[in-house]
Amino acid sequence: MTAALTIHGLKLGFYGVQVLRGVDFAVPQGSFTGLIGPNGAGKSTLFNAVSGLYRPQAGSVRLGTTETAGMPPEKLVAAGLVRSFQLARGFPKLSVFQHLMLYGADQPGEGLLAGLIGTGGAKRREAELSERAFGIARRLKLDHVLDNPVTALSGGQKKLVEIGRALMAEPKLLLLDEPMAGVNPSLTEQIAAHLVALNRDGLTICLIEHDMGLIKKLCAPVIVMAEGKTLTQGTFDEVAADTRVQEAYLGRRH
Ligand SMILES: Nc1ncnc2c1ncn2[C@@H]1O[C@H](COP(=O)(O)OP(=O)(O)OP(=O)(O)O)[C@@H](O)[C@H]1O
Repeated sequence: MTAALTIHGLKLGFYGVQVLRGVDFAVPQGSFTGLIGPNGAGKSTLFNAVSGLYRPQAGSVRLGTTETAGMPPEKLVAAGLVRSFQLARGFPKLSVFQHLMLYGADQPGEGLLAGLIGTGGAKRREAELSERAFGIARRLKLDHVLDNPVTALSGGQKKLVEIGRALMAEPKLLLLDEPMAGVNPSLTEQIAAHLVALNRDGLTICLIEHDMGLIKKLCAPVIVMAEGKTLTQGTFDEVAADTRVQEAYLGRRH
């Protein structure tokens, strides 16, 4: 199967402490891949390195067949790799619609000057973005709260806006870091259903999640990281049965 993302020998450290010590795995095209591992295994750091926030110190990251290690985030977004961020990093006073528009407009090729001058091209682009924002809002059932400030949303709706914001960039590969964390079980089900539908429509997803029930239900393959390395991978049942995985979660040395 072709890989949407291939990571090989990826290394990254901070202040002399090695956090990623040679990560190797692939995210198959069209898959809903799960990335699990005990606290501090390096999962979020890996996402940061893959999405261009941190520059890897060694190793290779390929998006399809293109080498992208060290590429800046905006180039990666243009190439189709998008990771979601918590709304706290954004602008809490903006409405849901403004949020979606802002992150769509963030895409490369969208010159600030053109936006300010209001050229015909910029207006057309804005109309396209607004159409896309409405479509995404409808899809995620956020259309009735489009004018609300994001601060007035429920926890689950905020999570959906985070996903919607990422979708504005029209990703091919979406990296999600615990998108259901802190959300009640019924909203978790709803978010999961949206993600499954997006995946069915062709979006490749790589999900970091601590809830093993969700990983089992949603993800194949499941990649396990421990201590900055890939420990193993397979179906959920395969990795769950692996004594090395059980030991890593229990905090034993292997
Ligand atoms: N910017 C940074 N500076 C220094 N250390 C960092 C930085 N970012 C991450 N680390 C360290 O890297 C290690 C791995 O953290 P990371 O958040 O990637 O783990 P994780 O597997 O996502 O854990 P969790 O499941 O608990 O979120 C931790 O020890 C963390 O303190």
